[in-house]
Amino acid sequence: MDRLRITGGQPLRGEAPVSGAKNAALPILCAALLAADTLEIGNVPRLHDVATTLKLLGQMGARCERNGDRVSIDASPVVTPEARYELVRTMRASILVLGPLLTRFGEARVALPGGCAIGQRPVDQHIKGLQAMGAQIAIEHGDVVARATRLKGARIVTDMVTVTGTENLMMAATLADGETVIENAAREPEVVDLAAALVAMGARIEGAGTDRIVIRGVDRLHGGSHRVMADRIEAGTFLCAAAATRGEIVLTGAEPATMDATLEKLREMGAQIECGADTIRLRMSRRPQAVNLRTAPYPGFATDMQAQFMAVDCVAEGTGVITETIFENRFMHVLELQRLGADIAIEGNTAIVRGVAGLSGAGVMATDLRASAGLVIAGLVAEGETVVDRIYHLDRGYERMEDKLVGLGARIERVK
Ligand SMILES: CC(=O)N[C@H]1[C@@H](OP(=O)(O)OP(=O)(O)OC[C@H]2O[C@@H](n3ccc(=O)[nH]c3=O)[C@H](O)[C@@H]2O)O[C@H](CO)[C@@H](O)[C@@H]1O
Ligand SMILES: C=C(OP(=O)(O)O)C(=O)O
Repeated sequence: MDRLRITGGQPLRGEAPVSGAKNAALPILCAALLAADTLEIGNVPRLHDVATTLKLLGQMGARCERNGDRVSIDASPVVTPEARYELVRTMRASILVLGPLLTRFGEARVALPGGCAIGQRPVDQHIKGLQAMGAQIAIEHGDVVARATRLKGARIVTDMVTVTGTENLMMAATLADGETVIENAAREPEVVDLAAALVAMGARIEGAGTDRIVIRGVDRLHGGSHRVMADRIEAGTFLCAAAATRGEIVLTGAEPATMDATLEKLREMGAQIECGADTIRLRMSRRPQAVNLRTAPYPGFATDMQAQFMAVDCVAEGTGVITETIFENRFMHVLELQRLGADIAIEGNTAIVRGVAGLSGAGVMATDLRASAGLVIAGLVAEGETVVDRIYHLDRGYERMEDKLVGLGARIERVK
């Protein structure tokens, strides 16, 4: 099993490119199932989750080809509207095939993804929304089994803001009979990016980026092309690493307009930040100031940035109070950060982080994707050597993370 060996203490300096967004690429790859035609997708990051999705689509019969950062998917030969547990269990986003398969083929069988390290993550809202559109749904042998001759447009109000739930229902509605309105929709930029890809395929969608999305169903979608947006979470992770190590970096190919909450918190920490249309320069010339934060749906502070900011708070001046409101078990990194000398107390869904003057390197275990990123940041500031184990979590969502960090002057290597 691969590990990352980090020798801390080096301020990050230089320039790094931002990759395409995992959380936009995955639903867009699944959207290819909606047409008996070819979808060309650019800026697709090389991630384990992308490979898993392509494998999943391939198992159904789709022809998937990768050429550099471009992926083309021809879903005309899809014959098996089915996603099996062996792949689904490794990636929760697999549930995103449910809406497209059901609306195009009138049937789908998708394994229930089950719980994961950060929480239970049920998919009841996906199911409830599809039922409102007329689908018959049953759970059989661990699979969601769905049928509908043709889905019908409906008004759907989700109980909470759900990102993949909004995406699944939006995709299902593109081929439904009539108009679907999704109220309490997720406003995440990745939802907007998916909507743009669907519109390029002939879908009629308005309101993506607001909490009310209106989709007018069409008879069929066609092929098209779309470039995946920049990964705001990857970009935020590198900015946190630069802030923690008191460095100066420039990110290229970024979309700062999608990163207000992250950039605001970094400024509050004392970072100087300058944004261009697609660049972000961050300079941190002193010890970061601890910040309080509370995760929330977009445009609030992203739960996917919580662990990384906690790592910075660990070495900041003062005390930061971090409240996680989205997932019930997303503090798995705390015990590992404590192994590096962090001073953190947990009370329910709140972590109280008292900044310490320095961390000291140790062996730590990655438990989920962003927890791993937080541990890498902590390792980059810790004195001595930190070895992060189980980095397969990291490979799910970061493209060449260690190469990019080496390019910024970090002392980090992958150990097989
Ligand atoms: C592939 C992808 O885009 N993943 C992102 C997506 O995950 P994902 O879409 O799975 O997360 P959701 O937005 O759906 O989850 C938000 C909350 O709603 C709950 N919930 C959700 C659906 C449902 O049917 N029932 C239910 O109870 C979840 O357990 C969670 O407590 O949004 C999360 C929240 O920004 C991010 O952390 C993930 O990186
Ligand atoms: C939780 C995440 O991803 P996923 O929803 O794919 O598990 C994440 O990207 O931080």
